[in-house]
Amino acid sequence: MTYGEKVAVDDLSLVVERGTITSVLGPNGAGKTTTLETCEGFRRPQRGRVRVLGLDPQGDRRALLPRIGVMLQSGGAWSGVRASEMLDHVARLHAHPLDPAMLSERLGLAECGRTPYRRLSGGQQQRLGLALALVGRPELVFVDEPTAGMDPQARRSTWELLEELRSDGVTVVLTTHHMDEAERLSDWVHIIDRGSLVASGTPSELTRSAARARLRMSLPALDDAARSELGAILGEGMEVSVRDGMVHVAAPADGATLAAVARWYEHHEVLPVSLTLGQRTLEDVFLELTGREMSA
Ligand SMILES: Nc1ncnc2c1ncn2[C@@H]1O[C@H](COP(=O)(O)OP(=O)(O)OP(=O)(O)O)[C@@H](O)[C@H]1O
Repeated sequence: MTYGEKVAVDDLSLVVERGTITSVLGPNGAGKTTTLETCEGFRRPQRGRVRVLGLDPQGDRRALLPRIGVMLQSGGAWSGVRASEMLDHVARLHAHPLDPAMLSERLGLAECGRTPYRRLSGGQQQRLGLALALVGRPELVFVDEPTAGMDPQARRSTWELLEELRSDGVTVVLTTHHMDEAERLSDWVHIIDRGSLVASGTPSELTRSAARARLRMSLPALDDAARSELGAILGEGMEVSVRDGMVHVAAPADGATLAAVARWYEHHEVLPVSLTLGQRTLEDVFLELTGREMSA
């Protein structure tokens, strides 16, 4: 897929199993939205082949549309329409819709049903977007950053809803910038970067695939000499960042590394504020593969 000269998605091959929650992850500009929009039939690929529920999203659009739900990253409703009117309207477009009142209740939209779309908070607009995607009882739902802007409680109830959909046999394809969300929800994860697939697997396969565990520590300060000695111990995989007035260090490590780090503490008379050694998170895997942190 290209936009003029810009190649957005190139040589990307991925399959989503029915009845799963599958996450498509990637840094900003990786090509996630372009990929989803191509599957949804909004964009025509210049090359390659896309099949969704066995159908061509462009050629078989009329047959496909009633069977899929799409939650857009933003928008999807007229600015002056009330939330409940919009949901009722979309429900009427479908042959066997869910009960809009039940869905509103479930997604915490009941109390803002009479509020015009433009006055809804970001989180309420997200929840309405999700309701609009689900009201037609889709077999497959595409959700682009479903919980962006939601408070923790709304996030949790959205996760529960997506898990229930999966239990009912619905296939969910989502993009997210929240690694905890991907790790908690996904049966399968595809990581893409610069328009190509860089890794695929279950969250536990991806996080366990490295032979070494991950060491993380936070220190009040790190002078140049101590830092270069630490770099020699931890090697090229060492990542250093400064947040909230603390120096955070992370690196692949094993028992020998841990022992060397303990000697380094002793030698430099530093005591870490925290030190952990554990399995990598999906965030670590993501960083290693793309060289970039997930940013919202
Ligand atoms: N309409 C467009 N015209 C030109 N370039 C575009 C257009 N839409 C996307 N792009 C470019 O294509 C690339 C992929 O964009 P895309 O939106 O698919 O990425 P993404 O992974 O969804 O990013 P994000 O996480 O920021 O939403 C980016 O470099 C982007 O700048």
